[in-house]
Amino acid sequence: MPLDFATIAEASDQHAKPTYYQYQYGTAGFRTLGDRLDSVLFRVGILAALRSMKQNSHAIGVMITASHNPEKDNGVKLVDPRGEMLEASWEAHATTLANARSSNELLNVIQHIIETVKIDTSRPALVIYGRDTRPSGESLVAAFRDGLRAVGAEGRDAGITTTPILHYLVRATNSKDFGEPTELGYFTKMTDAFKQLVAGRPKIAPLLVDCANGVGTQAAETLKEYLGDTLPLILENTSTTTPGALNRACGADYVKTTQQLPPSLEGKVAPGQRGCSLDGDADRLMYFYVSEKRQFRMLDGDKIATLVAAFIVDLVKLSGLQSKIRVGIVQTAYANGASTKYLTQRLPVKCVPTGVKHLHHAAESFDIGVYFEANGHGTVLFSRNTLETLERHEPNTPAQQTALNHIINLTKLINQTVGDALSDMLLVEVVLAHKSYSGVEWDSLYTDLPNRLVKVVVNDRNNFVTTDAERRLVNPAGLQQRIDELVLKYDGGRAFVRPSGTEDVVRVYAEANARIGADELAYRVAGMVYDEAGGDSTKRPKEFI
Ligand SMILES: CC(=O)N[C@H]1[C@@H](OP(=O)(O)O)O[C@H](CO)[C@@H](O)[C@@H]1O
Ligand SMILES: [Mg+2]
Repeated sequence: MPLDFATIAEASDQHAKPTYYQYQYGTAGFRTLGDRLDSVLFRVGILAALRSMKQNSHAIGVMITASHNPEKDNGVKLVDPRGEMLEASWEAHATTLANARSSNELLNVIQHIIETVKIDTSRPALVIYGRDTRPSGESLVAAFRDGLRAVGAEGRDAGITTTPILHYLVRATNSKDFGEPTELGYFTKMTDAFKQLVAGRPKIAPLLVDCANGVGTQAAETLKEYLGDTLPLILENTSTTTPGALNRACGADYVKTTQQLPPSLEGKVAPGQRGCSLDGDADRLMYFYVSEKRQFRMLDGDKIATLVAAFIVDLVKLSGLQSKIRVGIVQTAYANGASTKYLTQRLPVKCVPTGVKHLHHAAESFDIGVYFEANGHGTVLFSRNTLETLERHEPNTPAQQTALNHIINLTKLINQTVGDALSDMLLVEVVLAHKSYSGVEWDSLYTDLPNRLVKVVVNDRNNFVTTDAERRLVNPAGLQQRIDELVLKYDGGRAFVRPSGTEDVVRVYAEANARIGADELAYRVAGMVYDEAGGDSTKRPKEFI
């Protein structure tokens, strides 16, 4: 049935766009204060339906979350039929749709999208949606459902769930051989593979999991039941109903940005014990341990990528497939220089702009592509060819057969649709179990260069334009040259400046061989950026040099 524009207009009047806000579909979808998003959610309902019609009525996903942001924020992002992020060309449609000022303008935008993209609106549409634990989620879901209803699309409610589970459900609904399209299917696929991968290994010591007081709590509780004794989990920060607790002084983003143990875990991690933190929608993962000297040691996305890639390379060799399968790594400029150096000596490494969609895309060019952002968001992709190679391979020895079985189980353990904290956590545990590593041995693969990330508030971050995978500035003119000159003064120094895609700030990253150098370099560059952008000298942050 073609769209009924009168019905859409009537429903849209119930979800009017506030006059003053401009929305943008960016790296993390739409994200802002939860109480500004009603009209956006209504319209995303319409957009997701159009996307499904365009994609031959395959299921599209919609996840309502603001991930690691404070609890009062919320957001929404679309998931494409193969469980991947929304195709880039549709991000502009999403933005235009969200900013239509009136119901009338909205109808025009919808009409325009239908014509330019050539959508057959008589096709049925199917949308699978879920949300995290944020209090604003419930009313946003209601607005979203109104959008679906206005265009006659079918909605399937995945309830309160994690981002990676939603991605899994979308993919499994569309590709029948991927797995059962239910939460049960997700947990069974992952834990069956895990159990096979650790069978016969010594008992694994309990792992502490910081659930960020978010939606990862319930997923981790279910996982804990499925795993039983194979991997005992100790769940912490599980207060999903305490107002304001979500992501507050806990979770993966807190650990990465402060480089500290969440205060709530103080005294709970014994020396030598390992733990990990999820973020607010359970797609990021940070590991850590406390050393014998009671020092907190962080094992971030770069350390995870290194550990996992080395393991996979070994298995590929052991299975006799090294001439057929090429393993590569994808990082961003935020990867610690020590990790890049370590990895480039062993594997092909690519550097791409920030944002998982860039990493995911680049990883697809390898037979097995390992990608992680330093902040712990990442996964491993096995190309279609690789999957066929694995299936066809006839091992010559029992050792080759075992290695092959391990790789095949890894393809099931790893959530290849998107970074998944729980799947990544099991992956890390498999490698540690196989290598008999504790956090200490893992950590010693290379030593992180001290680094500092600083935010600079500027009038217009769009004045900062980058090139070379965001490692160099082309605008403001002359600034990059001054940064280059400064960097030379620091032993092992590296620094870069880029506008954030998710916050109204410019980010400065610096690293150097010495802690004091990394900090000084970061604050000097931050000062340069602030002054260059014409920042008010009376409000200049005092740490900027
Ligand atoms: C330095 C940093 O961690 N940046 C994050 C952050 O992007 P920005 O564009 O830097 O705001 O949010 C993105 C979405 O979650 C994530 O992909 C990225 O890694
Ligand atoms: Mg997240």
